[in-house]
Amino acid sequence: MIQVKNITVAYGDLVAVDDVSFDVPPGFVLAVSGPSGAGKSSLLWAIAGAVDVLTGTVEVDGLVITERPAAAAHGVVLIPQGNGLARVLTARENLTIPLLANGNDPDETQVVVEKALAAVGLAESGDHLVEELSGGEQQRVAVARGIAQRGRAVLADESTSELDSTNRERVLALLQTQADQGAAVIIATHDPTVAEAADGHAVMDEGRLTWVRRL
Ligand SMILES: Nc1ncnc2c1ncn2[C@@H]1O[C@H](COP(=O)(O)OP(=O)(O)OP(=O)(O)O)[C@@H](O)[C@H]1O
Repeated sequence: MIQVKNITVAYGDLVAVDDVSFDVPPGFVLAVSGPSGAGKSSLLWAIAGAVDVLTGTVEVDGLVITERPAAAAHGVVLIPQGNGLARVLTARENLTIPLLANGNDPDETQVVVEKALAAVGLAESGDHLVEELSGGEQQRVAVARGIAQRGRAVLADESTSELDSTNRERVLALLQTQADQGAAVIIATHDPTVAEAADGHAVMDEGRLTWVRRL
């Protein structure tokens, strides 16, 4: 369960997230849309512990989120906009390293990594350096890395923006599967079809959140 209570995120005088509250229960997908600069990424970063909240609290399954390492260890997975991959490592290494760093068993990690790469249609591309892959392929590697972590909260920031319709459907199905397996999922998106497919849909504008379709 993601519980966001009255959070505000500011960069100096600029209020990016303005007194936002909502819950996402396990098993549900919330889409957050809104114009560029509306505060969607800042909202996801706050839930991930990657940016401090000025006021309010974020809680995920009993942990009050205050910093990224503890949130990551607790299973709050962020699939960042612009993918956040290490470009000079292979696709496989980008998936493997965070899992090993979190103390997962190496043999089990290998199985999980290959499964995740196959799930995004990149079973044959594990040995490729990220910088050799197309933008859409990199985006799929980032999704694979996110789902391989089997988080209790999955925050996908524009994770379908560079994908063709087949791969968009594939990624949406994978995020839905994360929810079906008990994760609370939030997708920030500009794509109306992604928003329509989600269980709930909220819009951000100048940091304020309003509901199109409540969870
Ligand atoms: N690190 C930062 N320092 C200062 N201002 C920032 C920072 N990150 C974001 N902002 C500003 O905060 C506001 C919200 O940005 P944010 O990236 O959260 O919006 P967004 O809705 O995700 O936009 P987009 O759809 O373009 O990704 C914008 O005005 C942006 O310029």
